Amino acid sequence: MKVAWAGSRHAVEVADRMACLVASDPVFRKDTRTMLSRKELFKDTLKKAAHAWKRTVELHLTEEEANLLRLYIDQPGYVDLHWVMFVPAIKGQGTEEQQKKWLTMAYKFQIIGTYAQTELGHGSNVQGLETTATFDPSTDEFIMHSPTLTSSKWWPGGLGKTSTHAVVYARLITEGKDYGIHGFIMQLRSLDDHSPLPGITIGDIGGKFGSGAYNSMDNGVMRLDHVRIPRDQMLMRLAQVTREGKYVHSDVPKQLLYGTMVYVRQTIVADASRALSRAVCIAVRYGAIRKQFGSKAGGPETQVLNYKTQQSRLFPFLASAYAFRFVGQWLKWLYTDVTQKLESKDFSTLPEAHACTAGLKSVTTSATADAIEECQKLCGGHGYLNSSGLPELFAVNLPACTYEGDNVVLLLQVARFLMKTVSQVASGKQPVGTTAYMGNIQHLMQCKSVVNTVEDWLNPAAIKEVFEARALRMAVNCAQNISKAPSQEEGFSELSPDLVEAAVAHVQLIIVTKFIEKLQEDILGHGVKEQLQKLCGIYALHLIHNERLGKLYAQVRPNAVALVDAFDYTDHYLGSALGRYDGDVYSALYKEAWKDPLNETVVPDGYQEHLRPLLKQQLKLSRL
Ligand SMILES: CCCCCCC/C=C/C(=O)SCCNC(=O)CCNC(=O)[C@H](O)C(C)(C)COP(=O)(O)OP(=O)(O)OC[C@H]1O[C@@H](n2cnc3c(N)ncnc32)[C@H](O)[C@@H]1OP(=O)(O)O
Ligand SMILES: Cc1cc2nc3c(=O)[nH]c(=O)nc-3n(C[C@H](O)[C@H](O)[C@H](O)COP(=O)(O)OP(=O)(O)OC[C@H]3O[C@@H](n4cnc5c(N)ncnc54)[C@H](O)[C@@H]3O)c2cc1C
Repeated sequence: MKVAWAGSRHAVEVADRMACLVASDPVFRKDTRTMLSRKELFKDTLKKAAHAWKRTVELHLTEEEANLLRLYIDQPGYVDLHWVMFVPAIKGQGTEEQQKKWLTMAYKFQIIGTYAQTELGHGSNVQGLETTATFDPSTDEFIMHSPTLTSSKWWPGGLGKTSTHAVVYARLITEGKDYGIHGFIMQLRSLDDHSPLPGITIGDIGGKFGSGAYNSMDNGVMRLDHVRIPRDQMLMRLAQVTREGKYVHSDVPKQLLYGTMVYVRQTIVADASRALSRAVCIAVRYGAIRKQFGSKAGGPETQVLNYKTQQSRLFPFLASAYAFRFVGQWLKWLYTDVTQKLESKDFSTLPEAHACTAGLKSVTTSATADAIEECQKLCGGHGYLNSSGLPELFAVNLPACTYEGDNVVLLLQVARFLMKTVSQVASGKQPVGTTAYMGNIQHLMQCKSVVNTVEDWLNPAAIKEVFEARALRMAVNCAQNISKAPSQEEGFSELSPDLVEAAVAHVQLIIVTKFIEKLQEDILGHGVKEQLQKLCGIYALHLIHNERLGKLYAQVRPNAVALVDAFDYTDHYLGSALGRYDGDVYSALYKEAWKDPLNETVVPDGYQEHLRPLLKQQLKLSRL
């Protein structure tokens, strides 16, 4: 099962090696992280990042190994933005010459970069950004400026205190005309003493949700006051400004400007499956250790994992973790395929790639955030302790519903793609890829489900048809209702809640389909495929019909702990007293409690000033 989860034997081996490297290095300790002040936490993040880079160089780690090392360190920081957004933005939007210049420095960490798109006033609406980049032909420079308070860059990770450079998104103005949003490379801080360059006001935006968690990241604010940069720092793969100030657009779709977001959304699906699997791992392992109540006859107490209610709340998450993992692996393939096509100037699959990455990012992160919260409840009181690992896991993953595109905004993008496809089908065009099922419209609009029993849900063809019919009918229904509205735009707006539901149904169909396709591969190991079939059935059925699942849960229960062990997480990475591999939960909880700074002294700080006088006064009063 570890191989099925990881994707290959090689993937298991390399992940194990990197996870152990992190777990055995004292610099990467994280068990007291939630007790650090914001400043201490930030410094700890800088220390870990520098140490990780040192180890990467010393051990000559490959890109794959270095990425895993960063993942297992498990502490959000500037390096994430540098590698996941700054570098890809230059790769995707820079010319060959620009890539050579900037990536050479970025790969060696001679510069640290971030992705500065969002502003105080606009995040979702990228076309509404206000920062300006005005070309001055007299000096061959762009003047970068924040004309209003709301145009302050706001949120970019690593911007607050760390980044030396950024890809800044701004409205390009030349020859008096506004050509809309483009990307520019800007140096922000001196490479000698790290002070902000003239005209740049920069800082951290303040503490965020939860203790520890995303507070390790210095999300930043930045205002620009007529800062000049050379013309060749405009990222010029998609469009150029000539020496004379002429705007020239390349023969590539302008949506490629959003390419970095497509790339990151794809990686976020993999992050979501990992976060969900960690929460499930903790809740399942702990559920096998935790006992409450016994038989009336005084028999042994029951493992809480044996309660049917516990299973019906938890096993859909276990199934979802596997489902998201497999769809994430497929999405990575899709992204690679689209990138290759783009390189040979075939842009035909771009809309589908956008819809798939946006939709899957949205559905998997929302489900993950909800599931982590529920896993806390599934662990009872102990799940609420920081030492369970769940509060931090929740706080770190919650913003994934917002960053890289608010989940509802992204689902509306999927809906727009679906409405276009429905109208193309109506005019006789054959849909392809993830919308190919819409071509079967006659049948899917009227067919009746052949699913009657739990066993039917193990029949892939039956499952697929149910999901296809559901998604298609919801999409067609929306399209018909939109066509009755006074205008397309009004109809879309009025029906937006239904459109979001139709988009979710389409995305769930993709997830189910990719799970089924996974089951058609050669899967080694005794009983592995059978367990995965059951999980696939649970994933599909829990979305449609919750009541028939009991039988399947009973078949998964004997292997539940093994199924989470297959995630192959070290105790260090899981970071949970409740989810320990050895099950020694209670001594771990007890030991963790003593690490809290409140326990550094037996009598707490504040006793002399506030508690003692109060108690003494009460005592005096009672004696009167
Ligand atoms: C280890 C992991 C670390 C992760 C760290 C995460 C740190 C976080 C970073 C960030 O959050 S960076 C900022 C991210 N910001 C966003 O995601 C903003 C979301 N908004 C948008 O993407 C866009 O504004 C929009 C909502 C898609 C709207 O775009 P626009 O105003 O241009 O309008 P439309 O008319 O809707 O679209 C026009 C046209 O373009 C197509 N399209 C839109 N996006 C893409 C895309 N990414 N790729 C390809 N095509 C795209 C869209 O479908 C329309 O097509 P047509 O219908 O006209 O054919
Ligand atoms: C932890 C974190 C890290 C981030 N890192 C970065 C970074 O590194 N770089 C960067 O540039 N940005 C970053 N961001 C910003 C992030 O990309 C934006 O917050 C995100 O795109 C959402 O935009 P918004 O905040 O403007 O939300 P808003 O658009 O203001 O959303 C508010 C509400 O309005 C709703 N809404 C908005 N538009 C519509 C619509 N058309 N139809 C229906 N409902 C709508 C949304 O669903 C939401 O409920 C980060 C954000 C967070 C939280």
